[in-house]
Amino acid sequence: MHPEFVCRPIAYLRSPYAQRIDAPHQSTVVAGTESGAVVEARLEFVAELPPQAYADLAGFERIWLIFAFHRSQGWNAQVKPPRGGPKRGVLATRSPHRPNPLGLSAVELVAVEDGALVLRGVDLLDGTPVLDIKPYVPYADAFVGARAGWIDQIDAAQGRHSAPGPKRPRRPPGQG
Ligand SMILES: C[S@@+](CC[C@H](N)C(=O)[O-])C[C@H]1O[C@@H](n2cnc3c(N)ncnc32)[C@H](O)[C@@H]1O
Repeated sequence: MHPEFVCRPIAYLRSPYAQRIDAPHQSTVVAGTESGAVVEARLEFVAELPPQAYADLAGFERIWLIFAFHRSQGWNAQVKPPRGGPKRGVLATRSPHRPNPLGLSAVELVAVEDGALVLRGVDLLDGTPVLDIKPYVPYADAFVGARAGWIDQIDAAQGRHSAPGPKRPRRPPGQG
């Protein structure tokens, strides 16, 4: 028997996305509203969490949210990605239907308030339970130009880049 790990939410997200169809596919590809307004969300900490726990987050441009896909039920070993192509192993996708329903999003931190964070660039449904937060630290977390397996292959076939922002050219072999 494998051990179970119990996680309790430290915060709940209040986002404008009520239904799965409303939410963006990734936090980095969030469009504005039809009126051009920027979409903001509020992450409200549970009352039991001491404010000292989220002190010092101000100044970080982005944070990682580790959360539960609380509206997902069940999972399959292979899933059909929304970008097309054949089914892929679930662990090689960002599908919300996973063996453990855990999600990971790097979102923009707009403000730290008493009991809450104001965020932009969320791809999470309203009411999503957040299990942990970590600061996004570019030197540790960013690997611009890293290979992206089957996603690179589809991008090459369709002549597009999934990754937002400028793609840095890969260093030639032997240059670090
Ligand atoms: C493709 S997943 C990516 C989420 C995260 N960035 C990741 O990689 O783990 C994003 C989609 O998950 C769905 N979703 C978001 N929050 C959810 C929740 N709490 N429960 C179930 N599905 C959710 C929405 O349909 C959204 O478009």
